[in-house]
Amino acid sequence: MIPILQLENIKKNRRAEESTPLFAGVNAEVAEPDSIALLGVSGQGKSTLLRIMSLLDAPDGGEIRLHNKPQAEMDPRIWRMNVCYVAQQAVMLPGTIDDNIKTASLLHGKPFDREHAERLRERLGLGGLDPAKKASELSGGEKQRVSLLRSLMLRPQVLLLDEVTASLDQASKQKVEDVLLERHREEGTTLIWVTHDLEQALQVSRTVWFMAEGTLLEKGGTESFFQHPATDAGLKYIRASGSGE
Ligand SMILES: Nc1ncnc2c1ncn2[C@@H]1O[C@H](COP(=O)(O)OP(=O)(O)OP(=O)(O)O)[C@@H](O)[C@H]1O
Repeated sequence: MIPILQLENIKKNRRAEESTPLFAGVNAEVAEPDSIALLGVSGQGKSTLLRIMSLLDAPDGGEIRLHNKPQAEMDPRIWRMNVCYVAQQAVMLPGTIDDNIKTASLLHGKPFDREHAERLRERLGLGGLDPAKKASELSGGEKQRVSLLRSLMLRPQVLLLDEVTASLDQASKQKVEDVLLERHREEGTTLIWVTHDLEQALQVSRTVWFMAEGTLLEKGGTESFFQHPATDAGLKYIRASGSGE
């Protein structure tokens, strides 16, 4: 079977002239639809890796492939429609909530499916908001869900989720997790979650990618990572968060 996504020997240098790269030798493969928690202490480059996967940043070495096709050989617009990045700090397009939802679809050449948008608005707890409200006036948590909704409208194969529930209350967080996991189950969307919430990682992911020591140090089943991490760095990380058994 052709893998969905492959990362081959990805390297990213630091901005400053320092000898060690931010990360190097990052190898990973998504062989079938998966829900992956990308974990690691602050500053390892988790967001940077997501941004590289979504072409918002360029690697300094290595290759990413989607269905075995190297990124360099693909139209970036097609790539971004299939591999969507949902940022931690949601950026709103000018105009209303409705404009935001429609524009993103139209920009990507997808017809606007109002019924789909309405369903998602309800499911994400945005049903009570007037769609004609200015997006710039929304709260941080509302913006985050509108931004997620925009991405979900594109029905991407891979969703890169950069701490997407960080500014949400418990009820909204649950809604977002439910919608995303349903997408994963029903449409085979691969989810890659960057999160510092290890309870969340345990609940939503089947696989863990653990970044430490300037690389993707561990890859494996979520339970196995939390119960028997393969490296000292993994053990230390779990102990520090108090999530181990
Ligand atoms: N494009 C870039 N090129 C080089 N270095 C970068 C780039 N973007 C971010 N950095 C630096 O790399 C480091 C890691 O940033 P990044 O946000 O990717 O880490 P992270 O693991 O997601 O951290 P956190 O968990 O705190 O969000 C930071 O010191 C940041 O300043």
